[in-house]
Amino acid sequence: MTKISRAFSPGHISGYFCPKTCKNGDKGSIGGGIVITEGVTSTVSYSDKTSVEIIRRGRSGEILTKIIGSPPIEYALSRMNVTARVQTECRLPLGSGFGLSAAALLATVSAADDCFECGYSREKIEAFAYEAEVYSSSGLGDVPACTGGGYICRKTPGLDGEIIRNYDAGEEIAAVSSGPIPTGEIIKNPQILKRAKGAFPSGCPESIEEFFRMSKQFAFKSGILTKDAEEIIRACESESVPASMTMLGNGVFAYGNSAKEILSSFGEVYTMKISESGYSLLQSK
Ligand SMILES: Nc1ncnc2c1ncn2[C@@H]1O[C@H](COP(=O)(O)OP(=O)(O)OP(=O)(O)O)[C@@H](O)[C@H]1O
Ligand SMILES: CC(C)(CO)[C@@H](O)C(=O)[O-]
Repeated sequence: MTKISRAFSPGHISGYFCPKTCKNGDKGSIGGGIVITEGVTSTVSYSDKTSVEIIRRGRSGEILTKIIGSPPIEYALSRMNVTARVQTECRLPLGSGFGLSAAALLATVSAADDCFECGYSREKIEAFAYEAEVYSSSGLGDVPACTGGGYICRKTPGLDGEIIRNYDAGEEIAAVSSGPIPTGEIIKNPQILKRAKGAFPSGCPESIEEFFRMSKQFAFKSGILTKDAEEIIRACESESVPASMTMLGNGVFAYGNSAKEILSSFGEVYTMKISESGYSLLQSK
């Protein structure tokens, strides 16, 4: 009988970032963000030819989007030297700053390792996901972020970088998206990256409120802030709700149980919590 393996990874909302080269020469980044309970579930089974189906579901489980193909996933499977049928499922919009490419990679590589009984360590699974993410220019720091939970301060880049994880924030995270921003175009643009480096905050936040202040300041100073996001952030400010722009997506994320109501004036609101853990294998069927 064909083995079917499933794994889940949380997503990651980056609040501020700065590209940095890792000790081993790989591309990476430092920054601050929030690992979120919304993410990607990946189902993997053997196939003689690799195929990937990306499904985004609505609140009632209905299919909102179906996309065939995923270069980062296909790259990772080829590096694992396996061919598989992959289906990934998520609720949040793709390309909108929720770190879903990283989540999809960690979930898929973890499930493929189980499905094909490769016997890889977590470090090796993460290395495949990280290589695919950076090779595909779909992110820099999201894979290291999603190896654990919390709101985080990534002090040094890469999978062996120093990450401080805080879990002292139990209220809701609400987010609204006005559309995607192509991550690759931003992280390959020298002018934007130069401004991001100049806007990068020093130190690590002592509280979730300080994290949002640092992220909002970065969004304004880096020039990445969009008009849509600025309008929504101002509305949150007027109600003293911590908020900032999702990096990299044309959207806003905000903290606290009253945030959802304020964001609801600007579009569909996605609610989630800060994840207490990183990616994990689910019960195989
Ligand atoms: N849920 C998913 N399942 C499989 N592949 C995905 C998924 N989300 C993204 N990808 C792949 O990663 C590529 C880059 O995605 P992108 O980085 O734009 O999304 P994201 O990670 O949600 O956004 P961000 O990097 O701004 O947080 C997509 O073109 C797609 O090929
Ligand atoms: C570059 C980035 C903002 C894209 O989501 C993220 O990968 C990060 O924080 O490095």
